[in-house]
Amino acid sequence: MSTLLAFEDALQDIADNASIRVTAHHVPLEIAVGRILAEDILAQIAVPPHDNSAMDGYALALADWREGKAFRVSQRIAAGQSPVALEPGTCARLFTGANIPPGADTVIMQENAQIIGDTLAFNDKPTLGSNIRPKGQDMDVGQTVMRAGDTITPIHMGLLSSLGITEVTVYHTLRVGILTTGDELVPAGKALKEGQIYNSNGPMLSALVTQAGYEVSHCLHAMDTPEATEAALKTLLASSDVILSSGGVSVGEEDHVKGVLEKLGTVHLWKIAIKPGKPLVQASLNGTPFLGLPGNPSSTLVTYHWFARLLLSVCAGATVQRPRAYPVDAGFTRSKTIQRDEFIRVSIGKDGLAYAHAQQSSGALLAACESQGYLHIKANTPIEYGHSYPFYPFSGF
Ligand SMILES: Nc1nc2c(c(=O)[nH]1)N[C@H]1C(S)=C(S)[C@@H](COP(=O)(O)OP(=O)(O)OC[C@H]3O[C@@H](n4cnc5c(N)ncnc54)[C@H](O)[C@@H]3O)O[C@H]1N2
Ligand code: MOO
Repeated sequence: MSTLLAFEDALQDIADNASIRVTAHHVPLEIAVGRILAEDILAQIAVPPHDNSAMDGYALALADWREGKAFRVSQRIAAGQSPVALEPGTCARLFTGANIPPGADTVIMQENAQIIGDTLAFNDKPTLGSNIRPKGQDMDVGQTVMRAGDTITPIHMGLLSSLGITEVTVYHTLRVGILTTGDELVPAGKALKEGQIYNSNGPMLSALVTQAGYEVSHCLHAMDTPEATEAALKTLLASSDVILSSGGVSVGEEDHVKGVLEKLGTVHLWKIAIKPGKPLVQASLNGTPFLGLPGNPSSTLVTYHWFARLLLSVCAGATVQRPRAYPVDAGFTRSKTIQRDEFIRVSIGKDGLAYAHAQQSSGALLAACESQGYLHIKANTPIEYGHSYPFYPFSGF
């Protein structure tokens, strides 16, 4: 057990052993959603560019207002029109989004105006600046609104468009090669022979990588021989910026991944003090980062979430964001402790407490589907009913 790397050290080491593997290019904004920015974005214009009205109503100079005073409407300003200076002592009819005319400093919504013949009175004393959205309220000229490493979301598409931006510099999409290993595995669609099981990690890893915004270069499968493993890795090396694998990283003589990595490159770390997911391996193959995830499907999932996601972020040029933890009280007790950090698949009950799924085997995947996230129990820590532990919802990964 003493040879296992502590969880937090593993996170740090995996990030430290990785670097950006992609170059940048310019793309039209309309195809940039989901891409990772390679430049800071500074606002070149103020948004909004002028003081404008937040309401349909009337603009006036507050100094002109007196109770019962009748105001003549001296101009009409729709959104998009350019107003002239406000004639002193009058008001301007204007609409939401219309620019405030020079000389006006206050807008009164039309519901608060009394029409008296062809003039208007505003009986409640207005407040200076009311209903005016000042120039630069949203963004000021020179303000940094996004940073290199940020992922462009649909909200950013709106933000960047509001600045008039039509092109951005982003990183090329990271190409991730996926290798599954194991003589017993067959793809869904084929009949199972005795001793065989279906390959679930290949489709799961492909989907995780795709959902994270990366491209799966190839998803290959290798039988449990060093030759097949080496041949598959060489194919992936030719087409991938990063390689992930599942299975074959433990200690049995059918586990060939680590041996092949030692032959083709440099192994940085192997075996982490976590459950599930212990025999994780990180390597470099001629500079290409490689992460070997354990084959048990829930071990694959946990190690993808914590370590592959981190590695892929660094390699893709994205700012690394640790998943957010929420303190949640346990709805169960477990006095037995283990010498590894544990990621227990839990759901949050109506009482707000975390309940462990009855099936915590690293081979079981339905338990993860029926759970909402992980309760992180540090090594050598008992679980006590009502005590708080960090909860990481799956949606945060
Ligand atoms: N003597 C020891 N045996 C094992 C140890 C150990 O420390 N000493 N560690 C155990 C732990 S913990 C794990 S996790 C597994 C990891 O083993 P591998 O990464 O070498 O994975 P495999 O042996 O290839 O497979 C494990 C398990 O997962 C199934 N599997 C593999 N790939 C897939 C796939 N693509 N889709 C679905 N299921 C898959 C495979 O059939 C095995 O049942 O090692 C323990 N052993
Ligand atoms: O670490 Mo293994 O993933 O416990 O089954």
